[in-house]
Amino acid sequence: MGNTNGYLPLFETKSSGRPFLIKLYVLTIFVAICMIWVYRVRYLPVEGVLERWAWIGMFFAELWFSIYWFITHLVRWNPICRYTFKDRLSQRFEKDLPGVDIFVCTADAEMEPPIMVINTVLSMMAYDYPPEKLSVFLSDDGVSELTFYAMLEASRFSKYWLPFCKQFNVEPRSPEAYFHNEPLDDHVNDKEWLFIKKLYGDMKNRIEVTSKQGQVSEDIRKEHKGFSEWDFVSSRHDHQTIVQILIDGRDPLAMDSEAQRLPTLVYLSREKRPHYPHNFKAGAMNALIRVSSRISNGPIIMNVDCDMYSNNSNSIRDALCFFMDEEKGHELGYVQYPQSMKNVTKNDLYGNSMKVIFKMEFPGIDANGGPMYIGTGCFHRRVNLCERKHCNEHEVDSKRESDMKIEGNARDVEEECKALASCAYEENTQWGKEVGLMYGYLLEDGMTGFSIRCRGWRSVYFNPERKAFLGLAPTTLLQTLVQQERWSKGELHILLSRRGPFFDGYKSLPLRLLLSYCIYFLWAANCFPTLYYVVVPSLCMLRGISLFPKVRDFQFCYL
Ligand SMILES: O=c1ccn([C@@H]2O[C@H](COP(=O)(O)OP(=O)(O)O[C@H]3O[C@H](CO)[C@@H](O)[C@H](O)[C@H]3O)[C@@H](O)[C@H]2O)c(=O)[nH]1
Ligand SMILES: [Mn+2]
Repeated sequence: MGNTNGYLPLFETKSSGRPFLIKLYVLTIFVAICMIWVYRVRYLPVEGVLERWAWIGMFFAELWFSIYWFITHLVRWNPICRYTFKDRLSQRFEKDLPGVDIFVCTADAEMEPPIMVINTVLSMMAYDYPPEKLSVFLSDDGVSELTFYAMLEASRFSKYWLPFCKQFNVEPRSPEAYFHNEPLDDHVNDKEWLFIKKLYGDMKNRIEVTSKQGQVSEDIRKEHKGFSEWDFVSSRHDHQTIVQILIDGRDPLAMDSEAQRLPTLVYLSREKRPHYPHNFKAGAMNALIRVSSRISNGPIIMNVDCDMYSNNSNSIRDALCFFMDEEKGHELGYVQYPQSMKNVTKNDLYGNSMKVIFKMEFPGIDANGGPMYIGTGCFHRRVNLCERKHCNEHEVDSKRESDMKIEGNARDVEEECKALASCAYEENTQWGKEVGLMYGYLLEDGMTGFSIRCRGWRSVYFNPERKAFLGLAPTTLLQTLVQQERWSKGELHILLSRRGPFFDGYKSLPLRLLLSYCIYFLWAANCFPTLYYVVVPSLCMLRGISLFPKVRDFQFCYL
């Protein structure tokens, strides 16, 4: 699909349009909706105050549902699909690939077991990407020495796991998921496979035993001086910054078992003090942005929740096909992947797989202008998080955005990073307002993404055939309700906030895109007409008031 200059794009976009019959079906529903409106207006009861008001209420509820239905179909009408050309990326830019910094967030060693966290970390370290350009940072808001110990184990295991993945083209690159999927019978004679499986099994066992004990034994503590930091930790809400560079990618001695370089691996637990707000995940992300700028300063940042491992080792290269495309890449702020879940049951009782959102709505929103940032599985340009301004005169060019040369030995760098992740660092600065992820919102990611879009950056949704990430959905009704409540309140908060669509948004974003986002912004508000529709007709029925048409009432259609 080259243009007249013979230029071959790094990605292409195709309409995955809806079949004609479905469009026809949608149109028939539209006609039915119009008929309901006509019915409500025509048959407005003339007698009985109660009857009249109940009827008017029904009219408004139906009006609301119709508008919501309209917006939903505005989004679903013409979805698009993206395809990348990674071979072209390699041909043109293999030597100029940008540094990529990956952030993994964890907050609680009990709810998010260290073995799960390091599986995510290992899957990120094993991306098909030059290791000297890859850095993985774990932010631990739970300041758990168990998680630190697991990271230490992971840093050692990675020396065997990474070459193994590359040699045998392993997928997925989370060892737990890989060994779970691979039947032992297929590998009984494969010495190397059995060796790595045993290595992983032993490590898992050590980590789980230590986690069960609830603390790290004295023998293990002697293995790394980093454990001494925990002597000064009063509680998870009151402690100094802990930064440990577990693998220094610049160090020529940091090699895997095949004498190849390793990616940088860093453990961070930012400072927390009771009288400073910690701003949850947004605070953790901002500390990561600053610390990583001192350690590796990759122009591309990717972040995931700790329960979401990489299921596709090509995701970085896929994302770069968008960022580095010469024609369209410069205006792109972030590439969002879907949040696919690994643990949904067959019947998916609570609708946690979010199939409709990621299969139907996001491809449609992408067609209407680009998806929102959903907080995980997203690649950002560092500049859009640090300055968040996009101006055409200074177009960003990833391949020339040279990585800052990081000087100093690892211990000195760690000391400097401590100040960057301290509570006081953000005082009297624009962090959380104009810079980094925004504070004060239940959905810090949604608000930050919206604000990035308002500043002129574009976004892309990419859903490759092999899922890029697999995460864990809530498993109980209560957990699901808590999550849904937070999301719906958070979306409403964005809608009404001073940085939301009514104030900043309508000036900077096209109406079609704003309406598309409204599917989620109005999610919570849907509860009022729904409650009305559920409660009032039933109460009216008890009083013999009928609010729905009888079959013969549809005669009006023929009049
Ligand atoms: O103080 C905190 C609280 C949470 N987290 C991490 O943030 C992530 C998401 O938190 P979680 O409690 O798991 O929320 P979910 O509802 O599962 O998260 C979804 O919704 C969030 C927005 O509310 C997004 O940020 C997430 O990416 C998205 O997966 C997890 O990795 C946590 O470890 C922190 O690092 N620090
Ligand atoms: Mn979660």
